[in-house]
Amino acid sequence: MGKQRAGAAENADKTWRDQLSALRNIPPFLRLIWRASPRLTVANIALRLLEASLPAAILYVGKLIVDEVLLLLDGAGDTTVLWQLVALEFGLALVSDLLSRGISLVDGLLSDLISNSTSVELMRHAATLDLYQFENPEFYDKLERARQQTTGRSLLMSQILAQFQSIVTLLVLGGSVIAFNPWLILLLVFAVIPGFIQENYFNQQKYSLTRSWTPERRELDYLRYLGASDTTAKEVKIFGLADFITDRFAALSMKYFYLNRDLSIRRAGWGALFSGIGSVSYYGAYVLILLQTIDGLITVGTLTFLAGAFRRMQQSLQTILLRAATIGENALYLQDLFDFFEITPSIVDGPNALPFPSPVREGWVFEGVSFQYPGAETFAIEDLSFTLPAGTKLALVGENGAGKTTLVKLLARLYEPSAGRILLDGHDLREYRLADLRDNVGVIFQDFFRYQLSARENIAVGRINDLGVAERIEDSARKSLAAEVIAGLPGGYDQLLGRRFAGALDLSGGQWQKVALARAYMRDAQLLILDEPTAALDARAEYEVFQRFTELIAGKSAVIISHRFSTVRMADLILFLEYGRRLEMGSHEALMALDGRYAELFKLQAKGYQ
Ligand SMILES: Nc1ncnc2c1ncn2[C@@H]1O[C@H](COP(=O)(O)OP(=O)(O)OP(=O)(O)O)[C@@H](O)[C@H]1O
Repeated sequence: MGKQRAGAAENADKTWRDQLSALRNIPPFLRLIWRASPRLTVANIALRLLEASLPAAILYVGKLIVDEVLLLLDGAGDTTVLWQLVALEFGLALVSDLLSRGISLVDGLLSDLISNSTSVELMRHAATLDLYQFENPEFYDKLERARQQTTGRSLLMSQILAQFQSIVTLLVLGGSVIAFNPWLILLLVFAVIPGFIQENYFNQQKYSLTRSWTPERRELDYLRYLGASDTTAKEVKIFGLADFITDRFAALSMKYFYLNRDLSIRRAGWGALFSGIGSVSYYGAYVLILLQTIDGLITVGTLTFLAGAFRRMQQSLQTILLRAATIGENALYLQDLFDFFEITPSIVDGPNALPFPSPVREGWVFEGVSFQYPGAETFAIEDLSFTLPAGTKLALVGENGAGKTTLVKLLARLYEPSAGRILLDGHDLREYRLADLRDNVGVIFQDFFRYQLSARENIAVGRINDLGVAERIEDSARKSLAAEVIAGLPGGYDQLLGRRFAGALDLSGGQWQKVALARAYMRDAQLLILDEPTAALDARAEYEVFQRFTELIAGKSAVIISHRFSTVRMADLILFLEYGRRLEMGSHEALMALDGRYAELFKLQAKGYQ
């Protein structure tokens, strides 16, 4: 954690230049808005253009009204004209209100669409990335920041469009004020710029703080999840962890609160000073206009128009500049989203990738394969060589951490060897089409996922395209013995499983395993791998399941991982791993005759059952 904080702090030192350069994210973001809905984007701009010209028009009609009233007082005015002007101003005010409502409506719809489409793009991209990337904490920080952007960016969209509207308003008002008194524009700039610089500085600080706290925020989320979730509630109660978790959460969240509080106080103090400067310049402008009116250079109507226009321009300019700072800041966050989209997987198809052999003729050959997890100091698999002939059932045995699961992940090309190679029918695994390979290698992991979906869907995930093929799902369930479990469910195959949603029913560990095993039968894979998905079954049930498995997939290749030697002995070949290396390999009979580690452990377990 300490190391991460230091790295984050370096990162946090973002400069003005970073913020300016982050503005280059605005055009791709605008394209994203346009792609979400061209029609709503056009409607939004059109409504905002109309709304932008209204303040100047309303102020000008106000000026005409005041001048007409003064003429009437002098006995020269026309009441009909006066009432027509009042009606016009009323009409304009009504239109302005309608336009504002229209804009919020279109903004809301557009931002929902953007948030949806960004989430979809994010999920699609995440699915293309490598497994090892998901296991890297820095990657998770990036993913977390990018994920926040999917919902947080709707604000940026409104800001950019509102900015466009405010600039048009400012130009229209500025044009009319310049016609009367160009000095007012100078005063305006003086009133607003210092405040803008100050705001920008603090936005920068806030961004740095938020960014440097990403790892801690993840920790906070994790603690919140630990403290209140269905999956952790059991252990939290049994071990009495509630205070430990909440205290840790409270300490960390308060640390952030204090840092943020200090920043907010400094920001408020400086903000007050600069808004004072703004007021001084407004009253300076007011005095200037009053003097001109007293000198008879402008009418009283023009006085009200200029004072109103000045006030309005000051507000608009202030909003524009502050918003520019927020847009710059948000564009920095946007960088996180686009950064995430730039992460590319390294396990990809090479040029002219080969189709997966159908059927596999020779089998798999490991040639001096080593694998080291990123950041790990030792090899999980080291200089491993062996052959898995096509159609063979291979059992992997070894103590916890011996490298069995890692070997399976290498076979499924979820990882690539750090050294050596894996051949399939004489070609490196890397030469085959990745999608083909994934289709032909089915793995059920020990930590298989319990989808909070229906029983049918939980089986169909083995081949999701066949979700609609009931016979195939039911046949797989029969083979894995899940059919008996499902027959006992009130909703049958449509019964929602798990604990998360209303109406769902949870299964026992062993029942879940039978459901997960059915996924293996759904797959028409040429190599099926079962990585201890039966550990929750009793020894007899596991034996039956594996016996059925080996019979039912006759002719296909399989890799089975189990700690139970009664199961392991059913395999044609047994590979005994120790510290990622091959210790012994051969058939059960051959290994027993060898009288080595396998024979020793086999006898030990057999004794336990006597
Ligand atoms: N994602 C990972 N990142 C870093 N190291 C890992 C990762 N997964 C496993 N390891 C390490 O690699 C080694 C081999 O782990 P592996 O999961 O392959 O063992 P295994 O034989 O399947 O163990 P078990 O019988 O407990 O399932 C272990 O030392 C483990 O700590």
